[in-house]
Amino acid sequence: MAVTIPVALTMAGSDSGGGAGIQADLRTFAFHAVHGASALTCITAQNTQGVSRVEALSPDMVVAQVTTVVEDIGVQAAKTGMLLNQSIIDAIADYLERNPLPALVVDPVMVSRTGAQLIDDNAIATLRQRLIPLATVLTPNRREAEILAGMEILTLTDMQVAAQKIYSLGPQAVVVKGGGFTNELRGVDIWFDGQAAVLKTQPVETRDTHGTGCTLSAAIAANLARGIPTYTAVTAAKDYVTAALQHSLRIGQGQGPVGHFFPLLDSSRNPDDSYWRSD
Ligand SMILES: Nc1ncnc2c1ncn2[C@@H]1O[C@H](COP(=O)(O)OP(=O)(O)OP(=O)(O)O)[C@@H](O)[C@H]1O
Ligand SMILES: Cc1ncc(COP(=O)(O)O)c(N)n1
Repeated sequence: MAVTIPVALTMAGSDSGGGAGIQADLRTFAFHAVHGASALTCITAQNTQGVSRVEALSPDMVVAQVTTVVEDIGVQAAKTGMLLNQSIIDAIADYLERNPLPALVVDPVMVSRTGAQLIDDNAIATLRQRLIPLATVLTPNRREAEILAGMEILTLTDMQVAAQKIYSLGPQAVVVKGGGFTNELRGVDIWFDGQAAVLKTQPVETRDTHGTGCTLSAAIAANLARGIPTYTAVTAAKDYVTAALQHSLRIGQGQGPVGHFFPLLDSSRNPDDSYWRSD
């Protein structure tokens, strides 16, 4: 029997190593029982150690993917990830201004955890001016928040001040993420939508954190597509990232990805059990 489920769209880049980008987003949507559609912005040659090459798709092709999905399937929520250059951001902003979507999570991907710059310098201004004001939720990491707020972030108070400054750029809510800290702020995020809240989890001791940011924003989009109110969509998404981090995958020589499908990793499950049998 066919079922009707919510649909979420990711506009993001491909990570050939499978840990971040579109690959992380689609696995996250699937975990949340949300159908995932995708508009690819660029292809990265990437592994757990870094990005060796990037090629962009044309802005027209990016928008063609979005238009084709929205016209037929429809989407309840979307997210943006790695957008790479100014002309792709302009094209997406043009589309979204003419065709607003019910909910939009903007992950302002600029710098990866491994330190690679993932976006052209002149694209940052366009992201700030055109896309960020359209966001239901904006999810900068520590370095991205420093760029957007124009300040150094060293303390919890700095995170709160930065969140407030970034909120003034026009998103409905901001989550400044603390995964980039190596001290007690690791895993502490700040929510700001006019009111501030500290979102805390137990820090997970692992070097395998590739794709945490993509996973958080995709999980927020999936929860919004399911009709969950924004603050709860964020806190539930954070719980999912924490569980996925607790089951992160030790693959590759660098930072392995989080374990998106962690219930399937449970050692009590095997091909003979109910997950795999239809009887
Ligand atoms: N070691 C950790 N323990 C607990 N939570 C973590 C840890 N690392 C990251 N997080 C959480 O994961 C989410 C993503 O944050 P992070 O700062 O890692 O984003 P990011 O830098 O954009 O990620 P990415 O590595 O994909 O670029 C946040 O909720 C953050 O608090
Ligand atoms: C295609 C793509 N999109 C996003 C990221 C950021 O994720 P991370 O900071 O975990 O490398 C990435 N590395 N690659």
